[in-house]
Amino acid sequence: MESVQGILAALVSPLENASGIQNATVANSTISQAPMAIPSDIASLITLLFSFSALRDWIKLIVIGGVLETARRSVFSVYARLMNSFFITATFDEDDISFSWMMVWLSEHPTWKTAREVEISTRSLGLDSQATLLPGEEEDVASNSRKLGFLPNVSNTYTLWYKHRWVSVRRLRSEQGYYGHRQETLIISQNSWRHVASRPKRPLKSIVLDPGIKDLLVEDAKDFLGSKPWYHERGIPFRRGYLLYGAPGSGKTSIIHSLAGELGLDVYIISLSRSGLDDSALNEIISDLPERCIALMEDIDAAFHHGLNRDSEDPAESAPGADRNAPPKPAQAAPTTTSKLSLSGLLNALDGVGAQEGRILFATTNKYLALDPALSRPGRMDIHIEFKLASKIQARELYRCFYQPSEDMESEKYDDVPSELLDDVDAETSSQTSDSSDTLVAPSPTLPEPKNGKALLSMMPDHRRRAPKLEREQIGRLAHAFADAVPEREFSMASLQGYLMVYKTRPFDAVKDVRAWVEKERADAARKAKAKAPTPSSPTPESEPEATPTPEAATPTST
Ligand SMILES: Nc1ncnc2c1ncn2[C@@H]1O[C@H](COP(=O)(O)OP(=O)(O)OP(=O)(O)O)[C@@H](O)[C@H]1O
Repeated sequence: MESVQGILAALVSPLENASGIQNATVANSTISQAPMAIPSDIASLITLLFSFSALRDWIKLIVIGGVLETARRSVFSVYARLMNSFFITATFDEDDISFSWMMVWLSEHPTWKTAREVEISTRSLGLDSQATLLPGEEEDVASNSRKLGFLPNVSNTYTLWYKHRWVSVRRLRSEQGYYGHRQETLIISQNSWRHVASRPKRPLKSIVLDPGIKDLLVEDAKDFLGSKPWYHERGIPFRRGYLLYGAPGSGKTSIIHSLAGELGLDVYIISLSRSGLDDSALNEIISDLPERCIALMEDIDAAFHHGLNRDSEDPAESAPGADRNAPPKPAQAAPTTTSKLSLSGLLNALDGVGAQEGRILFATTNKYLALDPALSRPGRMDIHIEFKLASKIQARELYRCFYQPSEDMESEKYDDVPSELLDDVDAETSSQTSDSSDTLVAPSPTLPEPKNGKALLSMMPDHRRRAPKLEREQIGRLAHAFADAVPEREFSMASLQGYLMVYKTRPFDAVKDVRAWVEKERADAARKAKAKAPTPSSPTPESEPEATPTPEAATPTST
């Protein structure tokens, strides 16, 4: 009872202290007539409250407001229904590639040139967009230094006239979290897939591998994609894994992208060394993979061996004959990893229910022996293929690829063929001698030490010049001469490609200078090795036998 009195006192006292009008009202109310009469039940309390004239006004206001709000909502809902019956609405999520397509399309629409509020963007949107150019920007196109595009501003609604129809465009960016992070940022951090780039299909023939490797990969992948019923009938998970290992710059990544183009599949790159990637996040992104795709895990060892850099690898590790059961070397025994990803997390992600049916997994590594056998076992990595340093055959075919005139490419006829060079090449190929001291082409040091800017410039390929047009037989002879000067399994294809790039339009010089280049590369490698060699005082790790380069072609190992 005392508490009811307290409540009433609290209700009454502000009214008593209010304006004069209120005071007058209160003075005429039942309370003022009987200030000491305390109601004893709820009914009398409600009667008491309704006796305030101000309360009656509030209630009127609430009712009127409610009616108005209901009317407003009804009008909007009718309007929305009406609009929906005339308009078709499509929503594009930023984490879907169609979002990028739409943005490229919008950036090219003329509406933005006259719009009063636009977003200026230099984003390529991962596609080859011809973004709208600003006045004066045309002159900049040759250098391709900058492309500005107009895009619809966030939160504004625009109306475009497109193919005899009005199109309404609205970009929304929601803010999330305490610090108002934009949604895009948040989605990326939630490990959803993001379209990074579209690249033109690389022809398979531009990748030069040892005989049999390309055919094996293409045939096996095609056969896999066409055998879904076979897998289902036998209860085998419909997945295929390929492990490509070996020397850096030998074409592992290139063949995967090219194969994807050949099979018409998208490549989903999973970066295991990304900071913050943990078991559950990996599981999530793997379950988000579409049904038919290529998932690519590059440097699969990196997630567990951050402490090792590539240079620290002993080449013996990648050698096919190396002992996989040998005890790990000190650097491997104590990996200084900061990854939150565990091996069991990775294995679960690869095998789990989320691991999509029909997906092809490619993993690459330069440290084959550092991989846990559980990771590379059949069922996870069904086919293991070693990529070695360039063979003479590869060097020859790479040269041929470089200077082979493409059918539709306009090339200048090279009239000024140094005949003595071709004579030498002829002599060499006909004599079939392997004696490299018999200098087929005099090594001339045309690759100067880059002492100054001019020297460096002279080493750069001139992309504006055209390569001379050579006959196929000419190219064949030059390619033989080039390959003869390149030692077997000593240089990567990437470094040979780098060398030929310097001679992009000078096929004769490329042959003439290659021996000098080989000597220079060897000298550089020896200098680096000497610099890295442990001093006599420091403890010498137990020496590993040198990996013997095997003469045969890279061996695809089906497991
Ligand atoms: N076998 C090859 N045929 C043609 N080009 C090659 C070959 N190998 C490498 N290249 C060229 O060298 C570059 C690097 O190749 P790629 O990235 O495929 O090598 P990788 O083996 O994946 O190297 P890493 O192990 O360092 O990732 C590419 O530009 C590619 O064109």
